[in-house]
Amino acid sequence: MILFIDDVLTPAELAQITTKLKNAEFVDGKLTAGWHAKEVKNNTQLKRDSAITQELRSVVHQALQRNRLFQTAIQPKAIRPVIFSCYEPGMYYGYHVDNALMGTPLMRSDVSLTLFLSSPDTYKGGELVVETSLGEQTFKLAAGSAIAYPSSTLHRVEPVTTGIRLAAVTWIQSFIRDPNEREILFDLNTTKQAMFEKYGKTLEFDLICKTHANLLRKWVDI
Ligand SMILES: O=C(O)CCC(=O)C(=O)O
Ligand SMILES: [Fe+2]
Repeated sequence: MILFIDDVLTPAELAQITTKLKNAEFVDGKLTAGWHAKEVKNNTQLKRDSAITQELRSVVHQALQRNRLFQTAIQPKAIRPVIFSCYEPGMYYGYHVDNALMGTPLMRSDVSLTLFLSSPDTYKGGELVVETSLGEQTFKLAAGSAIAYPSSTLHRVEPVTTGIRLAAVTWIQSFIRDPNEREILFDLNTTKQAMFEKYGKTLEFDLICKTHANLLRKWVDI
């Protein structure tokens, strides 16, 4: 499932991040790419452990933590520290698959997430292109909104031709490893909430709760 999460950041958080990024020190993006992704990665990113990086990271992490759609659809077990990336004209990230295992302690990447930080009308190019069973899908979201897509896909970032594309990217290990099972649980959870709001705590609601809880018990990866 490819999921759009609108308004992950408040306008104030977005302004805080983009203002700080203006004067921050960026380094070659190849530093954090797998050996084959390095071949096609041409961007810069915020220095990994600087004070600004820590500060801005915590803004994004808190925003993800409080986001109900992110929590219910993705069921995060672990989230990699966010990377802030910058694409200036001529920069791009060619087709690659993200590393399956990342960080110390190792975590599995189930879901990749891009949080767009630049308004789409301020740069040309820079679309995120994801290869899906329906063909290539192209995304360029509003600043402050995010897309979550399976880490198992081939994807790329189109060359930026004018302006600057700022983004925050991260990877999530889900409590539900299988994307189909994750989607079933998400749908059941959504139905459960909607039924409760519409009809209250009926017998049907209880049965949906039971099914949801029991499938979660069956599929959870802890
Ligand atoms: O910036 C993006 O939208 C995706 C970047 C990416 O694919 C990566 O960092 O692995
Ligand atoms: Fe990637």
